[in-house]
Amino acid sequence: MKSSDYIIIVAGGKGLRMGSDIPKQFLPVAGRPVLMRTIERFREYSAILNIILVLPRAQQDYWRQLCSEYSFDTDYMLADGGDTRFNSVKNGLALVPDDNDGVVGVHDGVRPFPSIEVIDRCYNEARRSGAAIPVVPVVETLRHTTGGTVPRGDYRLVQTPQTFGTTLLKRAYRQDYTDGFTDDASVVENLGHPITLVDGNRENIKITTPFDLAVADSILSADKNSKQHSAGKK
Ligand SMILES: Nc1ccn([C@@H]2O[C@H](COP(=O)(O)OP(=O)(O)OP(=O)(O)O)[C@@H](O)[C@H]2O)c(=O)n1
Ligand SMILES: C[C@](O)(CO)[C@H](O)COP(=O)(O)O
Repeated sequence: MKSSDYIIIVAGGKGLRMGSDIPKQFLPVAGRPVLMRTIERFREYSAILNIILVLPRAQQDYWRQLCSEYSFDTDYMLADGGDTRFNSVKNGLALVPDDNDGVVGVHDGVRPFPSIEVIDRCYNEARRSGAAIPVVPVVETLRHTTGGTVPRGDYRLVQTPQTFGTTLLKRAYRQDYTDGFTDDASVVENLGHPITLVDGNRENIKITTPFDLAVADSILSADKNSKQHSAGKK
């Protein structure tokens, strides 16, 4: 049995909440398309990680054009997007060999800033317990729409990459789709397998609206300023 790790980067969505003519995964963050930044973060994590990119077939020529324009030469495999996130993940998962024994992660193409430490934590925990997801605490009061607040300490905001043993994830994605499957952990948990929560990082935002794009730009310029500041101190 082969033991290789994979990351499935899903970018098959419509980006309706962004409301842009260009699909949001291709919009620039500090001058470079979001999706390239996301893929590069995983390559920075590991030179041997198998990267599977899931993109709608209709966008693949445009993506290739962008890759040549930005001299993007990271290696990856390509799968076609599906009509739901669930189906996009399923299409990516089909490229992972059935007899693989390693960990498979699933990550949103529009989350360019998972920290290297968080990625590493997710893969290590999945190797131990079979299923790990990064989460961050809720920092505001949570109110139920019908009235009353709920104890926010009981809740976490869920991020990606979500990581699993290959056999478990493949078995989970053989289930029929239901509306409750909003992430990969919900699909796996439906089999009865427990999910381990690990600390995520706050900058690991999902770029969903134009506001998030502005936040992403600020995250990168803050990062650049702090690097310049540290270099100046040496
Ligand atoms: N059929 C789909 C739907 C979503 N995704 C991916 O799942 C991630 C999270 O989805 P979301 O942010 O909701 O993206 P969209 O579905 O594109 O956005 P919207 O709901 O605003 O249309 C994104 O990287 C998106 O590309 C996917 O691969 N295939
Ligand atoms: C997978 C996810 O990013 C975890 O927070 C989220 O559930 C995706 O939700 P969306 O409605 O498809 O953006």
